[in-house]
Amino acid sequence: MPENTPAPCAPEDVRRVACIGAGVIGGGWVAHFLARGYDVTAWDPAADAGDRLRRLVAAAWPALEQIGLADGASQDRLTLAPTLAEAVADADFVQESAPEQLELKRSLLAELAAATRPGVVIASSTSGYPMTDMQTEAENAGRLVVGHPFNPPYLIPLVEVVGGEQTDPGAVAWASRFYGVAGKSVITMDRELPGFIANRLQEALWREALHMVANGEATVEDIDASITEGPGLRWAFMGPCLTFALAGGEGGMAHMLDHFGPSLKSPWTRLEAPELDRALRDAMVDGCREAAGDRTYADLVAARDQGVIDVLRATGRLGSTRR
Ligand SMILES: NC(=O)C1=CN([C@@H]2O[C@H](COP(=O)(O)OP(=O)(O)OC[C@H]3O[C@@H](n4cnc5c(N)ncnc54)[C@H](O)[C@@H]3O)[C@@H](O)[C@H]2O)C=CC1
Ligand SMILES: C[N+](C)(C)CC(=O)CC(=O)[O-]
Repeated sequence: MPENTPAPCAPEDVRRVACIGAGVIGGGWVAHFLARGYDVTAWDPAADAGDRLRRLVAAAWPALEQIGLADGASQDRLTLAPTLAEAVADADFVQESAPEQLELKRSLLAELAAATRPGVVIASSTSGYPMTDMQTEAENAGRLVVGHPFNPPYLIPLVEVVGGEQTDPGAVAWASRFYGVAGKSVITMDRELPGFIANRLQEALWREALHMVANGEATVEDIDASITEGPGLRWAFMGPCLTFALAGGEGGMAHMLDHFGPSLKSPWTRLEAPELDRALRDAMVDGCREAAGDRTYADLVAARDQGVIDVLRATGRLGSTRR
């Protein structure tokens, strides 16, 4: 949104959302926006995208009914557009969720900025590219922001919002407000960080998990249990900083750092990224296959969705509906 071009509508007045790219995340966004009572237009170039998308939305719908649909919410309010231009023509907001390839994002965002009504904010779901690197080919790049979701976007509340060097701060503010209206928990960042905030944290954990599997120090199952039976239980409602402040007893974070700081410094600094070679890839794939056992992808999605709903309910955070 260039400084002098007002967005076509206020975040509260958005009626139609366009979702570009309808895979795991784009499809999850479609389910979220439909459940929140929006009209949604989706576009994806894959031949089987329509069937895949309708399957994904149908599989998500029982979970969405459980947490409460907005008035008028319906899977019938999804339209599959034959072209990108038709998908965005009437959109009040655009969420791009195409594959994580920088050149593809650059040209797609340029195409979207050209096809979308002036001032409409366009958000990318990228899980790591800075918007500065993605907006290089677009005219009207001021309305391009990152809106980074978490899988599945229809249940995990967080979205991280940040602009690039050419982004108008008004577009960042508009997107943050819109996501809030649409039922998301928003963290608005005032500068670009590789991996934003949550992925930067997840990447550190993931790096160590890959090291342990590569070195045969822990199995995939051990790693997953170490989180689900341990710190993961606390992290669902109290973040890593406050939980560690409690590790310092009544002395809080000050005692925790004075006590454990020196012994923690070595693990903070000793490890580098492991080589993701064929053997490590296969060990991760085989370990996950074993951990899944007889459960299909659909079984695991249903179990994950129910688990997230149970945690949200238990911690009093089941979202309220939009209208
Ligand atoms: N999978 C995840 O857990 C998360 C992914 N993301 C981000 O979301 C984006 C999408 O990732 P996924 O949904 O996982 O990928 P995916 O592979 O499941 O889906 C990508 C979809 O984009 C479509 N596509 C291919 N070329 C396209 C184009 N030129 N324009 C529009 N669509 C196109 C594909 O047909 C496919 O349906 C990426 O930027 C990724 O980093 C963000 C958060 C979590
Ligand atoms: C795997 N991933 C890096 C694409 C994951 C994310 O970006 C967020 C998430 O859902 O954890």
